[in-house]
Amino acid sequence: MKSQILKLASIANAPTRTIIGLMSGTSLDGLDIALCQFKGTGPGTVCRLLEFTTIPYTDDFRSRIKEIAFQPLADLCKLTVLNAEIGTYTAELVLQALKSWNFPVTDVDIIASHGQTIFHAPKSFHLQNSAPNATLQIGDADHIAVKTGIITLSDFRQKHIAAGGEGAPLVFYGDSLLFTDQQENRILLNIGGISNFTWLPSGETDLTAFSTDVGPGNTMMDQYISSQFPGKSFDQDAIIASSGTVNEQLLKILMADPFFKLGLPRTTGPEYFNLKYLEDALQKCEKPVCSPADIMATLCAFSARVIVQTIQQLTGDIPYQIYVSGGGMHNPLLNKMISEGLNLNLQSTQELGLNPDAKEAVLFALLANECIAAPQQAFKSRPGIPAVTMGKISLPD
Ligand SMILES: Nc1ncnc2c1ncn2[C@@H]1O[C@H](COP(=O)(O)OP(=O)(O)OP(=O)(O)O)[C@@H](O)[C@H]1O
Ligand SMILES: CC(=O)N[C@H]1[C@@H]2OC[C@@H](O2)[C@@H](O)[C@@H]1O[C@H](C)C(=O)O
Repeated sequence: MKSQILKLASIANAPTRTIIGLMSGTSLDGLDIALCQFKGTGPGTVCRLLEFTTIPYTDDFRSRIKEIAFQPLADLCKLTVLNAEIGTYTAELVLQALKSWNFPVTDVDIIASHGQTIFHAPKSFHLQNSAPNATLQIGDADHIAVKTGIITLSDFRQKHIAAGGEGAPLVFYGDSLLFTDQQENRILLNIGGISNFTWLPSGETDLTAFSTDVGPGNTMMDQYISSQFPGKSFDQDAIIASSGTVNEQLLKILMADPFFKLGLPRTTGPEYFNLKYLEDALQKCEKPVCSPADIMATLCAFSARVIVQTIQQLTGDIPYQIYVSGGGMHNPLLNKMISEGLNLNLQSTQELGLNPDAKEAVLFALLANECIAAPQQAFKSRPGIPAVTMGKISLPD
């Protein structure tokens, strides 16, 4: 025990740290594994991505997570088993990745594991005034620490909530430390299952930086495709959506939800944006709509339109550059719709030196770097963005 605490102290005091960031998002496509080297902390952070891979989940594993994730009712035995199983499986995947990179396990200082979000229930979702914002990520990190022998930080979102946030988006902390620019106003847009962005006004302005969820990214398209085309988990290269026509009436109904009137920042998840949301909208349509391809085209336009609308409401006439990351950037139709809507070329975070597929995993590694090594808090507390370190520490023995 004491030796692990002393080890942690020496990692905290070392000039550099090797940290593995792990992210498995709402799309349930697999585990993102980013091997990073950090020098410094706070605004002086220098992060080098040494290796990155996504190890896809097997169909069986994904469907077992889907049985409980984002469901209003779930089997508690399955939840309990998955909590341990995801932890164990995560450790195996980390060891597998390190082996494939020929990188010694003993050279890794810390693992930062996001875990699997099972349910996200901010007050705006659960509507119980006296209860706090709430969120649940599973994949217990004691299993990761014991199986890999590496000190592991996990469960980052609870402290955010305890200190006044909604538990998301956490990308704000890393985005603002790594990507704030003195001259350029920036939007860092991530299109995962849920889309979110960080607004980073340049050092020259007195505008306020923050991150917010926007609404659905890929999640409704993915859910609809899986329901209509067994065996498909997403619409590769938007082939199906591109063969359909956007139904403007359905789109208008999808857009008319009170969620889009909440102030920024706000958070959400597939608990809200799901097939039931689509069915409810279809029922409100006067003429029953449309072919599956038309529905896919409309869902794609829905994701694009809420992104465009939210960014335009925020930026108004202020000039900015947009840097995209997340799986949705590989969807050509979605990108075209966003780019046309904003009348801007979308750049990727690669332009800023970070692999866009690795970004979220890297940013959890950065949260661990701050938690372990920052001599002082790099942020000022603001509503929705508490100034706290995040991550619980699991020791290997
Ligand atoms: N070639 C492609 N064509 C169309 N869509 C794609 C393509 N590649 C990836 N996607 C979409 O990206 C999704 C995966 O995105 P990503 O891994 O960023 O999600 P996530 O990290 O789980 O989400 P979140 O950030 O909400 O937690 C896929 O499920 C799919 O919808
Ligand atoms: C509760 C939860 O897991 N939220 C995720 C999800 O995926 C995207 C969006 O919804 C974002 O709020 C968050 O992840 C990113 C990494 C974040 O916290 O910044």
